[in-house]
Amino acid sequence: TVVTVNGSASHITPRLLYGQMFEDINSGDGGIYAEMLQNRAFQQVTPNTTAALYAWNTINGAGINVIADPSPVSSALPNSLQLTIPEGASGSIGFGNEGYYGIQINSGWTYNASFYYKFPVTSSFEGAATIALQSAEGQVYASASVSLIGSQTTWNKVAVHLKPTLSPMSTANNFTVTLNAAEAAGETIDFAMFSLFPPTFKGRANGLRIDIATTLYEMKPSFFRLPGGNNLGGTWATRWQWNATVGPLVDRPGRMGDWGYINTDGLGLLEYMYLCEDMEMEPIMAVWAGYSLDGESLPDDALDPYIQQATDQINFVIGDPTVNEYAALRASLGHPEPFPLTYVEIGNEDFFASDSYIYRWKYFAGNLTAAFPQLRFIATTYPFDPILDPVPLQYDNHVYQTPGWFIENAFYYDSFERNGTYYFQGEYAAISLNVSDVFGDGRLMYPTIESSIGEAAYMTGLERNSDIVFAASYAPLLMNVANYQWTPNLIAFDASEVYPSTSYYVQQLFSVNRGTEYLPSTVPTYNGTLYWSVTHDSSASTVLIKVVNVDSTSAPMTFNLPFEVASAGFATVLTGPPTASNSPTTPNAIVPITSPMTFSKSFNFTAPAYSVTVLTTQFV
Ligand SMILES: [NH3+][C@H]1C[C@H](O)[C@@H](O)[C@@H]1CO
Repeated sequence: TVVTVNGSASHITPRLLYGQMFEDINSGDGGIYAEMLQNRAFQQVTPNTTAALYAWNTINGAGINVIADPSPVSSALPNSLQLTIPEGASGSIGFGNEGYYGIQINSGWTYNASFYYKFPVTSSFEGAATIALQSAEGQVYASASVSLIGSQTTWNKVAVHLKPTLSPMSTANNFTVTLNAAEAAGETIDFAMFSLFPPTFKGRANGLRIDIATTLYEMKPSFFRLPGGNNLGGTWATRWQWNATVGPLVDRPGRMGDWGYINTDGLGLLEYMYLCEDMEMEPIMAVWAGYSLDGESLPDDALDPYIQQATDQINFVIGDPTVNEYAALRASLGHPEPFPLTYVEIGNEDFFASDSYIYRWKYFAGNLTAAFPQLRFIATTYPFDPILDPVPLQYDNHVYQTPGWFIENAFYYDSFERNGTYYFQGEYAAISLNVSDVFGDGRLMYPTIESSIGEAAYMTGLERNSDIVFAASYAPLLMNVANYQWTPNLIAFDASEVYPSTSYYVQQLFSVNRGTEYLPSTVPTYNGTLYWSVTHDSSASTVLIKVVNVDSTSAPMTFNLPFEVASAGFATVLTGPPTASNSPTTPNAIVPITSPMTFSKSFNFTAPAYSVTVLTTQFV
């Protein structure tokens, strides 16, 4: 195969071309959000049930129960953990939390632990509570003590630092609060709003787990789509509401997420903005637009309060604190400057409710465009189906398919009219080998080389068409291997490790080597086995050639470049058996390998079987 590369760029690479789609689907709580205690505030649980105590356990016979507290720590957190120490008890007694399927204990870290307590009835008791990190067998790695005072009948927050003496391999550990049973016999004490934080990414308070955030950051993503996806709002009653996710944690009620578990909303709108700021990304932010996954759409005369809520959400992010109260709220929380924001998505996958989207889009996009003429609004129905007014300038397309579909559709956007409409490939992934039931049996647990190079073939088409494709993100982004609702995902993790997939490396190879402008070249064969994309980074004056070979045999190629090049360049290759995956048992089975390569104005390259390669050298 001979590829001749054109010397003049057809278009610039859009600044947001590669980014990340985020929603709390096996990914936020217990994932990138660094809170280590599961069910830390008994949000959204039914008091006086065993279920309300999930992730908590009793130690040495202590009585523990989640109560509807007559004087709760806040109106947002109506439940408390009530500890009763039985008469005649002896030894160390109390309760523990198992974390999110484990707690990583690292002797290099200082942990911040805190909780609120009160005595429901005043008592003469005054004694020490020991706060500790210990193995499931009871080996104490770190502890600190606080004194609890029986006359404290209003909520009092205590906070300690914990510094483990060693780093056990196992994550089967507990956070514990214990008292001396003899001293505390007969006492009843209420607790609320626990928290245990490790160090966070860039030291941000209430921030992100360092290893997961670093893995995201190393993909050099340019945008972060939030908060969903389905998790934007499954039902009217439990939809994501920005204002319930900002301010002190003790004032956040949490909600039942759309993926079967309670969202603490500790990772809230401001934390999302800080995530974008700390990783140099721009948010693509969704607003709830009146459709619920249970099929209900609000009628057109009931939208105003939700358009107002969306307006307030946008003002919280970009408003002027001197004129808007929600912008002033942002300033009061520590960020007077507006965050960067260009794109706002109206709903999510509204092709499920396109009839009502005709009026929902009309009123949401119409009103929000008037309020924020500088923003660009993304529609989530199929392009031009139905016809919408005002005419959307952006659409968000989603596709989950087989690797073969992605190969066959590497030219998907080539046929799109260039009519001023731009496209966001907001979700895509090769998820199954079962062409007859993509979402059913045959789902991949982890991406494989076969699925990842299928995505790569498709991505060469996204680059060729990035004059109209302005952003693209694989979905879903993260997977807690101990508790997940969807497979495959880009990055898996457990309580102590992160497992970047073969698809993560494809995303990284394309994102890091995106270039600044697209150089047209010989067009690949439709539904063939070889795909490529050539870009130029005008600041580094490098040429970046991505080559995808989906065949089982290597492919000899010749590239004819438009300019002289430095002879010393590099080839970074991701390849392996088609069924190979990175997983907790094979964490680094497949990683990109970079090696020096000699280039010339016309050079040969043999693309390995089942491979994605980035060739790069400098124009001289
Ligand atoms: N069904 C997918 C489409 C929806 O937008 C996401 O929440 C789901 C997982 O990425």
